Amino acid sequence: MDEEPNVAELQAVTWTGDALRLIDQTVLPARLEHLEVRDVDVLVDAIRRLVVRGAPALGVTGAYGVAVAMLQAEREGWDRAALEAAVDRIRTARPTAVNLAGGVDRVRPLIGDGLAAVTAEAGRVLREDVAANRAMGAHGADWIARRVSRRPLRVLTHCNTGSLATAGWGTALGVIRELHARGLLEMVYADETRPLLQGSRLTAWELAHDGIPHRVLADGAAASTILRGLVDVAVIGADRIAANGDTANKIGSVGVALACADAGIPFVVAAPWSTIDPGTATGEDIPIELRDGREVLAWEGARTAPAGSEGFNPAFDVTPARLISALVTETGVLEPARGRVPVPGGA
Ligand SMILES: CSC[C@@H](O)[C@@H](O)C(=O)COP(=O)(O)O
Repeated sequence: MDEEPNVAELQAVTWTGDALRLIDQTVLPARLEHLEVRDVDVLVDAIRRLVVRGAPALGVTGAYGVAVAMLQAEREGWDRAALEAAVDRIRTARPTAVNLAGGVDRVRPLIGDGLAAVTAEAGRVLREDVAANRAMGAHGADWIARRVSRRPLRVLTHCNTGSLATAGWGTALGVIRELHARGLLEMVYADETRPLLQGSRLTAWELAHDGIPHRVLADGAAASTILRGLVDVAVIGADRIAANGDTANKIGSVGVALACADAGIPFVVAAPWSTIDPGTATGEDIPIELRDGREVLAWEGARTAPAGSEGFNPAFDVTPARLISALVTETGVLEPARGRVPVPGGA
């Protein structure tokens, strides 16, 4: 494992010139390892296993994934139809995060212009995401500082939305980093995020490296922690935001939103415009990934549920716009609960 990585500057996804280099998020926090991908089957498998995950990081992966497919096509003599089919497999490897398809679609029209054109555009997807995260951090911290009077702040978050989930810095975790940098933060409550523990494995790892005070709690403890008055604001990310502001994010997010509404504290979503999908009218239209039930029945291969039990493993839920106090984007803050949604006239 690398010595003391600068986690805020970590890049989950990089292009080496002939391969896609991914931080293998399945083995964190025990080990910081990388996977170099030169093969579409390997890439699709890595996306499905969550070697790389988080909506914006998947967007960058999708964009560079086209380059991976082009190089493999050249090596193995594929025709254009085989290349397009391979690109489609990358695009649909996971269904909920709209950024994956968005990243692929952004570079796909450039295939005919050659590899350099594709990787240049993918590089722009990456750099734009870092810039968007920095802007979201500032907008989100401004909004929270205006709306919440208690100092210092206690913030709850769910899943991982940091450098690992993006091209760098983070969406919701970027807002938290900015609050910390401004000296406004007392404590982060990081939901562990069952069943794959992105909160305890990845968010806590990022927070620990940044020296940000945090506590990891079971997902089932979030509502009571909020209702007991231990949290001032919740900030989460998003995988897809419908035109009416309904927001899909990691399973467990809507429970946090309901608890915030009952406690009268703000529930904030931080996401770039690349996560907003005007083609999806409402939350009901967002495809929710149903993962293998074994992920909730076992841990590290050891069965935790009785042999006869069946698993049910939706990876995301949808928080209705009416429960979202603020939607922080790189261009500013919308307030869906007050009817201010991403696309004017959205359903
Ligand atoms: C900035 S990341 C936003 C979301 O993608 C994140 O909160 C999330 O739900 C990730 O889910 P995952 O299944 O780990 O890809």
